[in-house]
Parts: sequence; structure tokens; C-alpha cells
Amino acid sequence: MRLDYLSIFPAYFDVLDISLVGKAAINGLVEIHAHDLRDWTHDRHRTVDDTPCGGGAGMVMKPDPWGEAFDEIIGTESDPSVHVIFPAPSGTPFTQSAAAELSSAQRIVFCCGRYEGIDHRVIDYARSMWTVHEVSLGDYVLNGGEVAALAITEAVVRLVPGFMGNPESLAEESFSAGQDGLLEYPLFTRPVSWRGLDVPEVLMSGHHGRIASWRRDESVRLTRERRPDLTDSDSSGIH
Ligand SMILES: N#Cc1c(-c2ccc3ccn(Cc4ccccn4)c3c2)n[nH]c1N
Repeated sequence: MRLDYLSIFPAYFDVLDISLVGKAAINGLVEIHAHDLRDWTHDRHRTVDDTPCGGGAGMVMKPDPWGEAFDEIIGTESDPSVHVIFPAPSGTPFTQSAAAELSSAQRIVFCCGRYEGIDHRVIDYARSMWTVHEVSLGDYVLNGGEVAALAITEAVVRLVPGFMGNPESLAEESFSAGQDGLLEYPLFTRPVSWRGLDVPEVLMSGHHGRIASWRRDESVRLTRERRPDLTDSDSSGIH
């Protein structure tokens, strides 16, 4: 899997070299390429933004640098196997199933906007050439797309076959298909007693049936408390 990041702050992605994603890069599972969008400007000030047509606050990212960067980084041929991701507050909420789908992609290009966003024609052009995803991390406003690109990268790469030492652990995580759409149950390890707080006795019983039942009950309780929106979905085990 090749991952490209287009940003006016490419140094944001240096962190990928020290993370597990960096280890995947060393193992050849992923290739990481960060690019400075300003390298595709031609004026003295390396300008990437301009005022919004129709007025309004803030600045909008000009289309020209993006188009030239696309030509050089992706090419000028249409290819639906290339996934181009535009993080944006107006995007579709990014989910574990979206991460799972992207984990089989051979090429992902993250377009990290800043200011008030990117000229919409850039997205329209990308849609005419590649497979485009306009996604949002959640209902809060960030200053740009870089943090979202990092979060999406981690969610996707950890699902790439060969990345996780113990792939079985993926099936037990919150939001994974194996959890019936329920949140993960509380976790405990040694010591059994810590600052007057004890591990639930059932977990020390060695009775696998009771342990499984306790864990499911806890997942159902937590999901009802924290994510009632998940309890109505068809995939959840609660109705
Ligand atoms: N994903 C995601 C995001 C973003 C996000 C993503 C890309 C950009 C490019 C510019 N801005 C700043 C900005 C501020 C105000 C209105 C529009 N845009 C971004 C914010 N915010 N919250 C999320 N969950």
C-alpha cells in the first residue's frame, strides 16, 4: 500500500516514521510519501489561497497547485483503484467499516486542506479521475485535514494483513464486525487487587462461559449508556 499526503504542513507526517506505521513501512507493508503543496506554486510567496468567490470570511485553497500536484503524484490517467481522501467537517463520518474497506487499497492519497477548505472543483476533478472519499472524523472543527489523515492512516494500516502480530485481537475490538456493533467490555490485568480495587471475581473464575456472559453484558450495558445510537443499528446485538 502506497500512502501519499498532500499538505502545506508535510512535517505533520514525520510522526509516521516513529510509529507502528513506520514499522510497517520498514517491513515493506506500506510506502509513505509526504508532499508540500507549495512545491506546485510558481509565485514568490508560494501562494496557495485566495478570497472566496461570493464573499464570506476566511480564505479558500486555490485549485491550481492541487491540479499540478495530482498530475505529478498520481498522473493524468483515470484509475478508480486510486483512493483520494479529502478530510472535511462536511464529510461523511469515518467508520471502522470504511477503514476495513480502505485496508485493501493499493494506493491512498490524502488531500489535507487548510483555511476554510479547498476549491470544490478540485474535489470534482478528483471524482472524475479516481475514487474520492470526503470524510469527517467527528462533529467538532479542526484547523486542517492533517490530524484526520493521521487518524485515518492508523485506523486503516492496522487492518492491513500482516501488520498486526495477533490479527485475532482485531475481532474483539469496539466497532469491529465480530463485536455485534457493541462497545468493548472493560479490561483488567494483574495485580488482582490494586489500591483497594479488585478485578471482578468472574474473570478469575476460569469459567469461560460465565466470563463470556459477563463480557457481553458489560458490552451491552456500556453501549446502552454511551452509544444508544448503536443499539438501534441492525448490526448491533441489542434490540
Ligand atoms: N476530517 C475532518 C475535520 C475537520 C477539518 C478537515 C479539513 C479541513 C480543512 C480546513 N479545515 C478548517 C475548517 C474550519 C472551519 C470550516 C471548515 N474548515 C478543516 C477541518 N474539522 N473537523 C473534522 N472532523
